[in-house]
Amino acid sequence: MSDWHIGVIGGSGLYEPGALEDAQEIPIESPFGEPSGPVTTGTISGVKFTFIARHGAGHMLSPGHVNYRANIDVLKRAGVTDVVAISAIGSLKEELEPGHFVAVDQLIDRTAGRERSFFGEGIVAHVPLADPVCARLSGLAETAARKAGATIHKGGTYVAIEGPQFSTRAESHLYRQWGADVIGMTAMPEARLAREAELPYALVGMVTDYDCWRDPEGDVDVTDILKVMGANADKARAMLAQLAAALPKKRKASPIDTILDTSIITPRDKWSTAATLRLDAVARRLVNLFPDAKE
Ligand SMILES: CSC[C@H]1O[C@H](OP(=O)(O)O)[C@H](O)[C@@H]1O
Ligand SMILES: Nc1ncnc2[nH]cnc12
Repeated sequence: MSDWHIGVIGGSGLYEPGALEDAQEIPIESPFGEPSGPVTTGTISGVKFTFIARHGAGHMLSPGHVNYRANIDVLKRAGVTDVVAISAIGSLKEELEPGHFVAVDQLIDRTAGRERSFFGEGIVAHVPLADPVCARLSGLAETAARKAGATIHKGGTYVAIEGPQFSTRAESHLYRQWGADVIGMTAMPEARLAREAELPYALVGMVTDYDCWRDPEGDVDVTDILKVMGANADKARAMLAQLAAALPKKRKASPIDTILDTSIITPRDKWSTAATLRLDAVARRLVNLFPDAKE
């Protein structure tokens, strides 16, 4: 068995993980509340995968109502080492055509009012986020997507809007002027939280539309998005199979695996018990709940 364990967050149109061997739902509770839905674990080509649908089965949660903290926390509890997020995205560039994939590498956060940190009450941490996506994992996902037959663009800046409404035309033009390549509603705070949980994160976006900057006749709507996603969901699942087959057997450590070592500012002896208990998965490496206990 490989020592990689890939957590997959399925976005709009991807509510099932596809063919996992020995698939089973695992009951996991989180101190951060209810995750979006059942957590399914299984294997592909000897690699462990754990899947959660971001908006829940039946797409019952809008982007502002997803409990991103609970989703990342349960993936961490399941033992995931790395997270591959899959999302429907709007294109802000002519060459990023509906049906294409984008291995997103940068993020602009325009969301508001979402819980964006595991830390802050009793233990304070400031993790670096200059490169919110793990280049190694993103590169592996990109190669896998190509092998699965997708046209995938390497790199792209994703602007995360609060939604749930799509953007105004003025906003869409503004994001293009900022240099953003694609638009969505969910990558933040998901990427922030993955970093805090010491989980390398990659985001594979599937372009579904040209938002509303390009052609007033073709402004984005949900029906079109679902049509494109329907045609692409199988490719996304095939990408996961290719990823499993291509992962090196031994997972080399990533600097993200230990990022909290240099990010927590509150001295250990000041950590509140409540915060320590809540962070028993996210900061598992550092939380010794019973330091005085004898074997
Ligand atoms: C269904 S259209 C808008 C919806 O789709 C994207 O979701 P996800 O990133 O989970 O695939 C977008 O961010 C919006 O939430
Ligand atoms: N145009 C768009 N804006 C925001 N989120 C999206 N998800 C898919 N297309 C989108």
